[in-house]
Amino acid sequence: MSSPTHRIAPSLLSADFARLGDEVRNVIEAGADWIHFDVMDNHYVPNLTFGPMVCSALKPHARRADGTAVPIDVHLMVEPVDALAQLFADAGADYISFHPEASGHVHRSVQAIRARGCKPGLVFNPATPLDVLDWTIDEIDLILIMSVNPGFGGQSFIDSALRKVEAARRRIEASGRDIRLEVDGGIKADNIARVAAAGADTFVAGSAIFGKPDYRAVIADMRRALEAD
Ligand SMILES: O=C(CO)[C@@H](O)[C@H](O)COP(=O)(O)O
Ligand SMILES: [Fe+2]
Repeated sequence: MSSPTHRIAPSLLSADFARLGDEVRNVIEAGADWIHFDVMDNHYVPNLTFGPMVCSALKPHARRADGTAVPIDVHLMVEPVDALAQLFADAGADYISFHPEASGHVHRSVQAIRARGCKPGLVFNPATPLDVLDWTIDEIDLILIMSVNPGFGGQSFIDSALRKVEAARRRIEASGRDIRLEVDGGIKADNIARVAAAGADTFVAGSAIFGKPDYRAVIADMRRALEAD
């Protein structure tokens, strides 16, 4: 049964970069819950996207028709982490997640994000173990499991991510904390239910949504698949 806590977070990586403000508004009108903002530095990953100035320019567009704000979910694929995390906090990010191997001081980076008023998250690549959660789970609001190797949209879902989602869900239950469990990479209407069944509650989708002309239809298909779960 679909939970009202499910969130669909379209990734702007696959949006039309020439019309980003329109794309944010259109995908919110089509039913997006969050906006996923992939920051790539051509160092931690071999690709380059957008910085904090683009985030602050888009912030006023991240609103529903009734005026409520839609959370901006910043996924930092950058090394080092801290300076850019602070700039994104100032640019209006709501969630800021980073890859623990890209920070020399993971706990300090997490605390610095919270001190700026944002919700901190940790991101795990397909071959990165969850061990750092032993020492950080009480400090974070989001765990992001990568189901592709980071750097590009449009890749195929890596099935072993499902086992990692299950393991992350067990850790969240054991912590007793309210932590969102997000999955990113290769999610489509035809596999989203499996990801939810493994324990995820938040679903990033880039090419599946922005690659189709009718964003509303894709998001509706995803919600139907979650309801059938
Ligand atoms: O972080 C990343 C890629 O590094 C993602 O957020 C992708 O943008 C997801 O794109 P699709 O796999 O859904 O096309
Ligand atoms: Fe992402």
